[in-house]
Amino acid sequence: MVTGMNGTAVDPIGAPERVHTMEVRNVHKSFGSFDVLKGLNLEFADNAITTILGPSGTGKSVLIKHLVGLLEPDQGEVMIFGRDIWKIDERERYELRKRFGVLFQDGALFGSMNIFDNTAFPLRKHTDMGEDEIEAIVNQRLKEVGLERSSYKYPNEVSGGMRKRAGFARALVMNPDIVLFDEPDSGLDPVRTSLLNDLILDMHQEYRGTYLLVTHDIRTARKVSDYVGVIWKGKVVHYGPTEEAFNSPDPFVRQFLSGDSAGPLGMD
Ligand SMILES: Nc1ncnc2c1ncn2[C@@H]1O[C@H](COP(=O)(O)OP(=O)(O)OP(=O)(O)O)[C@@H](O)[C@H]1O
Repeated sequence: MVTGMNGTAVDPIGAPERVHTMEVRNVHKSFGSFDVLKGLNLEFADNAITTILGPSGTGKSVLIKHLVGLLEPDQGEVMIFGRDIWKIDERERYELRKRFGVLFQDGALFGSMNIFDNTAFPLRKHTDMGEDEIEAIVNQRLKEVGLERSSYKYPNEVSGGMRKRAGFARALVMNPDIVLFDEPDSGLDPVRTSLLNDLILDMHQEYRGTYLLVTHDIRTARKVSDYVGVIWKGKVVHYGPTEEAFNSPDPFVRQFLSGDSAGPLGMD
């Protein structure tokens, strides 16, 4: 496959081929003798919210790290906007990373900066915007996540839910095309989880983009996702529209999405 001038893939006879925003092809990854990803394939739906579910230790966070270019696959391809991120040079990879917003589990805020400066950080680092422009954007984002009156506070002075919202504001501040969430609901009570889910839906509605959430919360998956992927033993065992996933006849998918103890998944 070759890439046309506008980045659209073109097949050898000239017909444009569909390029996904984000795709992984036959990705393998081992740590020592431990095989984590064993030929993972996923074409993420563009401009949609996909949730990835799967048992603990099955490689969901490892997948996120591959997508954002923090881990290199042993084999296979990570395609972002139709380009294999390990076949481009470091400078291009760096440019591609700017099109991502990532919300890590604990918000990954800098403890030495207040919420305003944490949110402003990507703009100050990656753009040549003046402080007035930065202030306007950051204030807008903090308002959207309900933190406009806490912008002067430091991460250790606010609740876990507020840290997540601040992390979300920071993830969105560069208008990313892709937003990755690694367990956004971890450590939140059910009401805060539900409010955060509403916020994710509202922000996606407003700004669009290809969103990927990794979660253990089945209710979150049902509420926010357009598509659900289920990973087990390093492979995708199901990927499709949310309702289809929840009606899957596959015994593992059924067990996992219903949280049932009976089924192929045990404690091992
Ligand atoms: N850098 C690393 N070095 C060695 N092993 C690693 C590394 N990163 C991840 N692993 C291992 O890979 C496996 C998958 O880890 P990962 O964090 O992706 O799981 P997960 O599906 O996100 O789990 P959870 O749902 O519990 O967060 C785990 O057994 C983990 O210990």
